[in-house]
Amino acid sequence: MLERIKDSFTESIQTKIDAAEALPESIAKAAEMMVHCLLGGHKILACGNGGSAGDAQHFSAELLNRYEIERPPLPAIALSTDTSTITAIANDYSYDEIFSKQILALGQPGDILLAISTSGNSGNIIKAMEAALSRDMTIVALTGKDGGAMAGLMSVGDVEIRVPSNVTARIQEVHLLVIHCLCDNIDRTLFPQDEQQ
Ligand SMILES: O=C(CO)[C@@H](O)[C@H](O)[C@H](O)[C@H](O)COP(=O)(O)O
Ligand SMILES: [Zn+2]
Repeated sequence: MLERIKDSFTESIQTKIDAAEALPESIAKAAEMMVHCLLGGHKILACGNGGSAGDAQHFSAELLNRYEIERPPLPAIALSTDTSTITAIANDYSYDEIFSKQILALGQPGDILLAISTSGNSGNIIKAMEAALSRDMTIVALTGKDGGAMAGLMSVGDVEIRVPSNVTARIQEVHLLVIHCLCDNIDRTLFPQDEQQ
């Protein structure tokens, strides 16, 4: 078991090294989109399943509260948190609609959907992207593997950040790092005077 644990660390580190080569441009582009969105008075909606639901909530918490520097709260909503809404939609309609119906209610043109899926194939995330597009929102997709069906839904103006790995856990570990890079970029761009803190 000790070897297995060491292997997990080595694999995670290697995936991050590979991602450091592959992802900086798309992360910077996504951060620029988010800054533009927030400066325009718009908001970011985030969704994912399982560990990625946790990632969506982690992202919204960093924006609503703070990341590293003192700054005003920023508008973000994780769509995985309201169990009454989620269970009602899943019970009355389908699990695939738990995020899309919230997006149809809350999404406005200029908002961003942060869609998180390691496979790129989760049905409720695909429907969430379709709902966002119908509301003239833009999409930042965190994916892995071959990007799945999500990759086929990206249009000009959207950004896919695809982790170069086929292992769900390793992809999730990089997604969290990407989220922290996005928060860091947003803070440093919107509040440059606080950079030295
Ligand atoms: O955290 C993990 C695995 O590490 C799981 O909870 C995982 O997130 C769930 O199986 C998800 O349903 C996987 O969905 P996706 O990443 O393929 O969209
Ligand atoms: Zn997990």
